[in-house]
Amino acid sequence: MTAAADPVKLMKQEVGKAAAALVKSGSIVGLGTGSTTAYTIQFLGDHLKSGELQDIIGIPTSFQSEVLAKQYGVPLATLDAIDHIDIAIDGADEVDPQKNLIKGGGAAHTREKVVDYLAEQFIVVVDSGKLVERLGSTFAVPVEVIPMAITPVTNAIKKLGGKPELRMGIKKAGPVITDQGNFVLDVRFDSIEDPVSLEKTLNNIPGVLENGIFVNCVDLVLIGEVKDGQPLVRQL
Ligand SMILES: O=C(CO)[C@H](O)[C@H](O)COP(=O)(O)O
Repeated sequence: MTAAADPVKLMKQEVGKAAAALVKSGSIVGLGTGSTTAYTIQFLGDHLKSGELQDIIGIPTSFQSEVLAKQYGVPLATLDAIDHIDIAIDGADEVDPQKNLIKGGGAAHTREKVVDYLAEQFIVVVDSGKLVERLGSTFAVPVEVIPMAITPVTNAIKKLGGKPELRMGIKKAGPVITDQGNFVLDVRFDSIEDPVSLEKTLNNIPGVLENGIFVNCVDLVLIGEVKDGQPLVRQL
């Protein structure tokens, strides 16, 4: 595989590779969503082809990871067919010093939360630009909402002090539709002081399926950096 051109791609490729190297033969692996885990899936496929890795089963967290796994030859199963997940590898949009996350930039946070929380080991792969002192500093909290409830949920979130915005498609007219057929509200908060309680509060609004705050679930964060043009991986 040739090196990625720009520094962010280089960091993503390097952490994607480092995470793939942690997967052992015979493992059931949660396959995250996004441009960083796309590299992990690609490297897993390469390792299977070269024979350095054998008998892994991937559990996709989105249509994106399912398509990539098929493309790179990573065998797949659904949650009905397995009784545990050994390791999940997923990206994030923000990571705080306590390893809490905001996820859902790819609107996949609901399936990601199911798979990542089930895993015995949950590894997050990010470039260094994703590190923040406090969640919500750079990224809105994605909230998946069933379409018929979009107005009452929007109003309830405003009452909590959030500024919700319906996520719109880029190459699609109208709102983004998730893999479950729902809408996404991107909610800005002035300051998220207690992510544990905000995660629960948002999920308690009727009509909310899941939000993108992930707390107390991450075992290891692999952070990609570039120093003097060279990619490095450090751990949190
Ligand atoms: O949560 C996610 C998708 O719902 C992604 O993991 C997150 O958006 C990070 O993506 P990328 O690796 O492309 O920066």
